[in-house]
Amino acid sequence: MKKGRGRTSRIRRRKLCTNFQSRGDTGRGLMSRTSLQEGQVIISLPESCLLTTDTVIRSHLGAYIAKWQPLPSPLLALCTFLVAEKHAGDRSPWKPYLEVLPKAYTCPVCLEPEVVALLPGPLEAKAREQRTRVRELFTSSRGFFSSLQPLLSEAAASVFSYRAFLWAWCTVNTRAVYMERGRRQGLSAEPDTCALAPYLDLLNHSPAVQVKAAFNEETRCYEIRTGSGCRRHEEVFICYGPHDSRRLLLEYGFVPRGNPHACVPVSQDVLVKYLPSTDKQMNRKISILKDHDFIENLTFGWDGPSWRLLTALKLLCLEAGEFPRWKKVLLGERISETNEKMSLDIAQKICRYFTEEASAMLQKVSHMKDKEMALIHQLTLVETLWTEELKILRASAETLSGLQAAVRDSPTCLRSPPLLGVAPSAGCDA
Ligand SMILES: C[S@@+](CC[C@H](N)C(=O)[O-])C[C@H]1O[C@@H](n2cnc3c(N)ncnc32)[C@H](O)[C@@H]1O
Repeated sequence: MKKGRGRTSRIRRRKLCTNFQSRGDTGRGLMSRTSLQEGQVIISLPESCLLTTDTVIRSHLGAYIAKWQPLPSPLLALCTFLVAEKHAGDRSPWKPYLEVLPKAYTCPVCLEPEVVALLPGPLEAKAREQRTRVRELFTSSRGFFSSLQPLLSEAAASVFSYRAFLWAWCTVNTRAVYMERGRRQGLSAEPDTCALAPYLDLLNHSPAVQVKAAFNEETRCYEIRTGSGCRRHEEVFICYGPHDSRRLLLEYGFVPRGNPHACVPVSQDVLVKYLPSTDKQMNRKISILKDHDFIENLTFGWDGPSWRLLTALKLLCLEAGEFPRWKKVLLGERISETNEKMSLDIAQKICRYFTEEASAMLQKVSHMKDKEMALIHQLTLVETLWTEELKILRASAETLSGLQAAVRDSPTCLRSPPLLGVAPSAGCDA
């Protein structure tokens, strides 16, 4: 029997495939055939291979774009080009590239509404906003699509269906490289920063690697250099940015496991819910936090509650007599043992609330997975997100218990947290 053809390997392949799809991945990436040294160019793609708005303007679409009012945005031009070229089939010089692009995407904009409803609240809201934005762009572009009828062999409305447009939008949003360019004639003034880079866009993301990616004006190639090196026959990764997992799901449609930048954000509503409702200075405290940019990016991470979250809580927990010293709290000074204890207790309560929420959502997802087989991949993606968040919350609860014990056991020898301006060691609110 040939290697890789047997039942065991079929099962292994299926498992691998399910595993990838559950995280939102296609299972494809690039492997290095040689070992790569730090600083070495991984890929150098000539300008002629890039698909930019210049490609669109130079194409048969150019004349139609030039005529259309209001001017199409760079994003709309790229999406329109992708749909039109896909429709052109064999006649398109981009056919080999279009054929290897994913047929479907797992960004929240493509998820079924009942799956979106299972996302953490703030992410669900962003997913809905994203969907509305894409829908509006599609609806407001219908006239422009109709103007392209002379180029099409079928009715414009069926070529430029919402489904086709959504596919193109996700292609650009999950695969384009960042390439800042000046305004192009015939296009609106919105930033023109996306370029599709065939082959190069097969590189997957790892938060652990460092790369330099930019268009080299001398060689006129888009180049990616590795900052970390890579061993022979290993997958080559690039870093899409130090993004937390909610952002990776929203923008790229996948949830990595063990993402060091993953975190669970705490909103103002949740903060306030756990504070004494009798505090007369609460509104003033919230305004101080807002004025000093301390109301956003408060998170639980793998290392515990972020320094910003604890600082915000310490300020919110100041007793009436301590309140005039609020500036010292923002500078990282310790005000009192009671204040330390109360803020840690509230952080622990919030952490417990999130933990219960994550566990309940995981149960809900699991029940839905039993009932809705057709949604299994989408549901598994959401399940991965909640599972990762649950792990973070459990790690945070443990750190918090340690801090609470330290306050209890040796109240006076607590180390002060770092001064304001010193970056915390982890979490996405650095
Ligand atoms: C630029 S493409 C990378 C190549 C892609 N895997 C493919 O098959 O074409 C970006 C997409 O790859 C997937 N991806 C990238 N890095 C990933 C990772 N670490 N884990 C899971 N999926 C990943 C996501 O679906 C993302 O939207």
